Amino acid sequence: MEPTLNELRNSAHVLSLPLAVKFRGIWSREIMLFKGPQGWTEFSPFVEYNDDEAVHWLKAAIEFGWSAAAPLVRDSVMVNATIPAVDAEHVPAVLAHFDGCRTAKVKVCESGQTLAEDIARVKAVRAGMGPEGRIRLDANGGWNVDEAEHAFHALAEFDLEYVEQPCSTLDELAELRERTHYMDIPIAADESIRKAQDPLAVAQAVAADILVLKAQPLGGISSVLEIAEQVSLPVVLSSALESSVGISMGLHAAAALPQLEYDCGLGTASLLAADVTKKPLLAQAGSISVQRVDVDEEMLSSLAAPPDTTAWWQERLQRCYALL
Ligand SMILES: O=C(O)CCC(=O)c1ccccc1C(=O)O
Ligand SMILES: [Mg+2]
Repeated sequence: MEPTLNELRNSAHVLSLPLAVKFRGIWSREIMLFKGPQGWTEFSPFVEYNDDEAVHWLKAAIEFGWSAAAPLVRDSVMVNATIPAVDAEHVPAVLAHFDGCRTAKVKVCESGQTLAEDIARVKAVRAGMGPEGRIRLDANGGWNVDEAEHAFHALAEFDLEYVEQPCSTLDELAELRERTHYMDIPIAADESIRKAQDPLAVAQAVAADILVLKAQPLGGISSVLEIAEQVSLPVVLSSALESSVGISMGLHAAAALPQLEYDCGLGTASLLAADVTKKPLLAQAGSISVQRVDVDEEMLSSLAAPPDTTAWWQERLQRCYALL
């Protein structure tokens, strides 16, 4: 049975989690948690997202808290280190947060930064990972086709596993893919799927080689599984910078996927300076075991958001619930 709005409102906790490293320009992550019959679940669309987008995240939160889990085909998931757009000199300290990860995803093309800074950061990650490490990049759609092509040439020497969302539109991705085909650097789509009306359009446009799927933005584990089933491309399950509760949802999605050949972007609890549980879901020897999260009552109160923030989230919840 799905929860009523009142049930959600009454079990909701709004928290502000400090980050250990600046990510997407923010130093703290606002989230809402609920406790459902299946356990704790998370609703955490970024604050700038509108209700039409946020409603998918609410659908996902309700499914994970109130519906039985999909059958799992693995009990642990290999994860990548996530390196925000930090200065190259800080790379070793960030890498040290991720125990035993053989793969690192490096953010590039951050606004206000230069390609030279990206090159220095990726070089530092290659130095830290050694020749056998797998390095993927994420440009969050920031390059135009010429800039992306130029960046591919400048960064290819670091041996890239793939580049996530180098440009923003499907047409741009398809053109870049054609231009750089000879370089053998696969292109992954993230925002093109997460923000699309029709996630399957990406595969139809032949715009990407790999799909990045995120449980909350795509409306939950069952929609992730449906999309993965309908496309013939490999998928990577990734987080949306969530608390360990949201990571747990992502782990359950990843563990239910029949095929999983790439390491998943679910190691991001390591980027938080405070989490909601005494047993945070952090990479150990490069992987995380699939589990639900027990939220710590004391942490709920010590991380509670200020009253005006809480009121804003309660109103957001009410508006999104009306859109379900
Ligand atoms: O994929 C990862 O390594 C971590 C997740 C991540 O990068 C992310 C987290 C929050 C919002 C956007 C993104 C992104 O992939 O662009
Ligand atoms: Mg991405």
